[in-house]
Amino acid sequence: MQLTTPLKHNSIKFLLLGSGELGKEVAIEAQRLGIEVVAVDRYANAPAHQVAHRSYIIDMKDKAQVLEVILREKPTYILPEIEAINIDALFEAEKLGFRVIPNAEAVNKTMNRKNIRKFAAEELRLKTSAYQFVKSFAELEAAAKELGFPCVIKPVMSSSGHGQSIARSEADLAKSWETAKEARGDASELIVEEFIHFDYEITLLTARNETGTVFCPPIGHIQKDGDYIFSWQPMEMSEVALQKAQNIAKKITDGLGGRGIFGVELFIQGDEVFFSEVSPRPHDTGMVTMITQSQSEFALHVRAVLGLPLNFHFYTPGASAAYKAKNESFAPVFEVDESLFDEKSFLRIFGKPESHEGRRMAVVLTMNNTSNKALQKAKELIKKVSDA
Ligand SMILES: Nc1ncnc2c1ncn2[C@@H]1O[C@H](COP(=O)(O)OP(=O)(O)OP(=O)(O)O)[C@@H](O)[C@H]1O
Ligand SMILES: NCC(=O)N[C@@H]1O[C@H](COP(=O)([O-])[O-])[C@@H](O)[C@H]1O
Ligand SMILES: [Mg+2]
Repeated sequence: MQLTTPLKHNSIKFLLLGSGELGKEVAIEAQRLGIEVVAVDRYANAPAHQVAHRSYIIDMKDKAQVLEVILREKPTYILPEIEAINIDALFEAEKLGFRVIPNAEAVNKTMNRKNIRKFAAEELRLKTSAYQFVKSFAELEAAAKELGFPCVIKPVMSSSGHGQSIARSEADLAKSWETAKEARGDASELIVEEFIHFDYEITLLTARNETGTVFCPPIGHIQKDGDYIFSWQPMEMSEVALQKAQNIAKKITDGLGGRGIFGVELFIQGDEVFFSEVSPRPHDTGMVTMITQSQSEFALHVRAVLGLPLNFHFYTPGASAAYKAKNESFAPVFEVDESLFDEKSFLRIFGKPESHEGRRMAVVLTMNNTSNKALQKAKELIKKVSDA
């Protein structure tokens, strides 16, 4: 296919491994530059499938299936969009000369909490919560006693809070052990973390390529059951804490290397900054940049992947509120109050073909002259959405 783009990217092809709400925005930004987009996910009609040139439905944990699509499509860049991807397929693709974003080893390290925690705390010497890895209930009991209560228990492979719990006393451990089994990824090993009584937590979006590294203004967020519900930008923080946060983000992203945007998750307590984890791709809390920045995290990701300059303008403080389905439904229908369509807000419905209770289906974005006002508005507006 010959594309009629004025840019030089008409022979560039992106293969998205994962096609949710974040991939959908990456696909749109890539297509705006005339790039061909192929979107892959585990189910039909995923959000990015709906805006891609072509789509595939495969088991992304199956090495042969992932490699088959790569060899058939021969993409210029492979962009992992979720954590649960067969890592051997990515290593193999790299060996064959394909470019994985940011690189297969970075994906390998970040998809597993054990790898990234050891890399950050033990190799890079970044400050983190105290932690232990356990494989049996007896080990969990011993680790929790040593780290103290409350402690946070997570499968080494999981995301969006799946399988995660907080044990407040020894009596909670049996339930935490059961909860961990719900993980989407690998629940055979768990991380037990000291609970950090942070003042607030942020995502520091950090984009890097050969042209340099840029940080987006810090994004504050609120999580419920390990999954984000509200985010706002900028999060007001002390100069000292911001400097420490940027230093940590620079170290971890340089350590992982490659091109792309990273969501560096940090806990802040006074002027102390703890590294928590990092996504080597756009971050859910960063959806707020669709309203606050001239180049959203998705546009920056695309620019980073292409080796383009990473400049952007911060337009305005803003906030986002995630809409989670209340019902299980095929082709869900949303009831929306008209007051949501004011001049300073947007509703983005992802287009997931099915809903189930708690599944993130849409996001409300608002702008205002302070983050706090934008957040209050987002909290108000999200109540005006419901699903049938
Ligand atoms: N050690 C800790 N102390 C205090 N709170 C924690 C700790 N670990 C995690 N949390 C809370 O739980 C949230 C989710 O944890 P984490 O980011 O590790 O999991 P996740 O499932 O990968 O989430 P996501 O994929 O959505 O980023 C954090 O953002 C934080 O609010
Ligand atoms: N915290 C990671 C995250 O937000 N990932 C986003 O959620 C999608 C999965 O949604 P689903 O579980 O509803 O299919 C992923 O594809 C990605 O866009
Ligand atoms: Mg997280």
